[in-house]
Amino acid sequence: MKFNIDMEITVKQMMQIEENGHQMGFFRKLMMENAGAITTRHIVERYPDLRSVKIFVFAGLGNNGGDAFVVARHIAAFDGNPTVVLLGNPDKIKTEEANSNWKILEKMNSINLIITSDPSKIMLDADVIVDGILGTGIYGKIREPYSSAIDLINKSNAFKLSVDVPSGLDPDTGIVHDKCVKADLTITYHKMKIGMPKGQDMCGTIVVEKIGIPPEAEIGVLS
Ligand SMILES: NC(=O)C1=CN([C@@H]2O[C@H](COP(=O)(O)OP(=O)(O)OC[C@H]3O[C@@H](n4cnc5c(N)ncnc54)[C@H](O)[C@@H]3O)[C@@H](O)[C@H]2O)[C@@H](O)CC1
Ligand SMILES: [K+]
Repeated sequence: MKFNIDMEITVKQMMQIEENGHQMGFFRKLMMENAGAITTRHIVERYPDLRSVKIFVFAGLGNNGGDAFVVARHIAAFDGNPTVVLLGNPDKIKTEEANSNWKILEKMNSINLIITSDPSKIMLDADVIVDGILGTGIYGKIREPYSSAIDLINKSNAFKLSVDVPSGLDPDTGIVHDKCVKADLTITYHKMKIGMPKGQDMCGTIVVEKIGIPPEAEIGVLS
């Protein structure tokens, strides 16, 4: 069987592949773990001593935020002390896998947690910002508090790493309908999303990372 390794895919195809992988027993939670782990490696490559780096991790209530929670935990495992900014009420975290990763953070003294619906008040003295606000689940105009968080992030001179997709970019078209995090580096998972190369000015450098999804999960979707 042949698999096309260079293919760019749509959000719909990615969701089908994710669902097929999950049904095979490679659960979403495992995908999330691998996504967060590999993303952290890119931070460690640039900043080998995380003890002296001020890292802010912005997280929305979906699975893009779930990936960001995993990044924060891995940063702590590399001796960093990240601040996680949860944009909304923890009771409103949308999925079991994201929620279980949030619950771990609540037990970690090495991580500072900020829960807010008004991020404009945050003193953002960051060296590195991890953008896990919105990923492939984006639709429509950016609503609060995500909108203010994107404005705040874009005012910062920190190195900005976007999780999967810069928050605000439509991964199918590469178009920014409203506003978007302007990233230096975007780590996207499994395969390039079809719109991202067109939105490269927002994505910065794009790196595609595999997160362990079996190629067989693509059967019926890409082959
Ligand atoms: N597809 C995959 O195989 C994997 C996906 N993962 C992550 O999951 C992400 C997708 O997660 P979700 O589907 O939960 O989606 P998101 O986390 O992108 O968005 C979640 C929620 O944001 C809200 N939202 C959407 N548009 C908005 C807007 N314009 N303003 C304000 N709020 C808005 C909606 O309520 C939506 O449910 C990916 O980008 C990736 O980071 C990873 O966990 C690894 C595996
Ligand atoms: K993002």
